Amino acid sequence: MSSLLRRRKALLSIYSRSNRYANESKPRGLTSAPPIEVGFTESAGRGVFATRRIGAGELIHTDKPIISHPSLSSLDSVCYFCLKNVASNLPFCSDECRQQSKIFYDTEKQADWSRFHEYCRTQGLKYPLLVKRLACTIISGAATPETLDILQPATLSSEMILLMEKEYQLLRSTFEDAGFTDEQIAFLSKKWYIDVLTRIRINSFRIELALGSYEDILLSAAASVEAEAAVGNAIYMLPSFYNHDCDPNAHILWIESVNAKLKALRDIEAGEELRICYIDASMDRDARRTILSEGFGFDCRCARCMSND
Ligand SMILES: C[S@@+](CC[C@H](N)C(=O)[O-])C[C@H]1O[C@@H](n2cnc3c(N)ncnc32)[C@H](O)[C@@H]1O
Repeated sequence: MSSLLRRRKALLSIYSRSNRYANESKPRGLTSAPPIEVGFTESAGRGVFATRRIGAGELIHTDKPIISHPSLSSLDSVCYFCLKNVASNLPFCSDECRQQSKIFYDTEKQADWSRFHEYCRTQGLKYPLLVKRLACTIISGAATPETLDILQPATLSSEMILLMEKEYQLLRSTFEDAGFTDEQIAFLSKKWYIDVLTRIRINSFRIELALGSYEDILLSAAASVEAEAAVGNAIYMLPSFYNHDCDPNAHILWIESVNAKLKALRDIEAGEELRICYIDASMDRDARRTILSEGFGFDCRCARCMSND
């Protein structure tokens, strides 16, 4: 098999894996496989391409997260599994969420997370919470330590890696203090922790729920820019392959829960790459490029930046 065919096959298998999650939450009206495939771009690594013409406003696909976690300030107000707003102090919004959370919650509740949470709260850290949840899911046997390996890693400076030492030690000692055996947490090395965090850093989404239950795309886009508090963070498989554009043709949004919806912002032709905007596109060119470079680690090569807009 030629290397090109092998690469193509590997990319298609990424798509099918993600599609499995997408199909579980297939909305009414979306009856066939999503009209997209993962392939290689000329200058931004892998990307997502349309396999047929997609109309403006069309729901391209939905996706459930691989891992999600509420922000610490939302712990009492959102479901610990799906991040839906909850009126009471109960951790879950429904029996279904309680059942689905068993893959991490039964492990998590065996330990005392107060010191770990307090450290994340005082340092303003959100990504270690996702690593905590992934670690619990691995210990319960519902995920493997390699779960995120397929995602692109960020390049971290040695200073950033040094700063991770304390959070890593706290995570490990929380499991040790709760009596988890060396065998159960054998995967939890410092190298694993850093490898996972470099991927979470570049691929995680800040979840801002659009207000109201209707799905007007422009209102949802505005709500997502204006919303003050993120209810949590999440990592998805297929949405991680969408590249950034300062003039995007697609949009990711969340209505009521962490389950993501990818929608077309305008008509997209078959073969065209689908791109979302990682930041606030209304900023000027210098501000956008600084955030993308410092926060995401890349120099944006989208058409808008290249034309100095
Ligand atoms: C979330 S990933 C997107 C998928 C990624 N291309 C891959 O192969 O897995 C983000 C990374 O894609 C690349 N990227 C995304 N948008 C880009 C853009 N507009 N210009 C240059 N590189 C981009 C950068 O390397 C960035 O760190």
